[in-house]
Amino acid sequence: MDAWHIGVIGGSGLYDGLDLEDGQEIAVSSSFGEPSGPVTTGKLGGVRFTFLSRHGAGHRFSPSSVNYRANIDVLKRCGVTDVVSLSAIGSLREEMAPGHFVAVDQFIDRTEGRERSFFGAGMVAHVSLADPVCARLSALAADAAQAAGAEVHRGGCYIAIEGPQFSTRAESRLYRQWGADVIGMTAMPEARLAREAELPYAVLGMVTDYDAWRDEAAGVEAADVFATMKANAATARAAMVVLAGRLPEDRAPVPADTALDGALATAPDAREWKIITQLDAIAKRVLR
Ligand SMILES: CSC[C@H]1O[C@H](OP(=O)(O)O)[C@H](O)[C@@H]1O
Ligand SMILES: Nc1ncnc2[nH]cnc12
Repeated sequence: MDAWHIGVIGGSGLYDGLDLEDGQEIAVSSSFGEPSGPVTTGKLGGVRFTFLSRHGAGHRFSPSSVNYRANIDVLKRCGVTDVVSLSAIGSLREEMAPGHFVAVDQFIDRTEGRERSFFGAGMVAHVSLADPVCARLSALAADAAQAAGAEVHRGGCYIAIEGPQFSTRAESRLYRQWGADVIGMTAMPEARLAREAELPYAVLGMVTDYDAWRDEAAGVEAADVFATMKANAATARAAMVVLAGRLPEDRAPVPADTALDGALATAPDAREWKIITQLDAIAKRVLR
């Protein structure tokens, strides 16, 4: 029987983590550099959860300076089976109001210059990203958030901007025309990397503000974002408790578990040892 092990990446305002039974803080090393900090691992209702604060203790890492590769690598090394991101998002749709939750299912990536792959010269891989979110995990997270009292929107396209500044009014209107529903600065390249690591990934976004597209309104202010996030954090934590209680006993496989099947392009005798060693956790299943 396959057991669940949920990795939770906590975003802005979720630095304290989850209320884990027997929680232990562990510093895990990554072959991809320094992660945002130590993980905390423990149990919720008998299910193992491992929490990592995306921006680190005291919110030290900006969206551009988070080492997304090390963070995902560390979760993989911990034996996590599925990753839930709890993130602050701005809304590009009237109906997605501050305080609401959105179970994101698509992305547009406008980030620049971030490390977006574990693979590269010496070990090339091309995974599919058509469906970047695990439908099962996303539905479970959405159900859990609803049961915890949140108003939940199922499905939504998240545009990831580089930041750290919020968008201009013109950009915000453009993103709406592109079909984006919510906006943030961190889910990319995180979702890409989770897929390469064969970790089913879901984003439970918490709407903290309306982005700058509304003519009559003031622009986005970080203080408002933090205040709304603080109010939402308790619901997000409660949602994880509900999620733990609702996971099916046996974890049946999903497509993301085997994302690297057929994805490795580099011939075995052309692969570089240095990279293979670096990928000892991420690609262990296909490189052994
Ligand atoms: C503080 S508002 C901007 C900041 O909040 C979100 O971060 P996270 O996804 O980690 O909650 C957003 O993406 C920005 O990085
Ligand atoms: N309006 C916004 N733009 C980008 N990232 C955000 N995170 C929270 N609100 C945001």
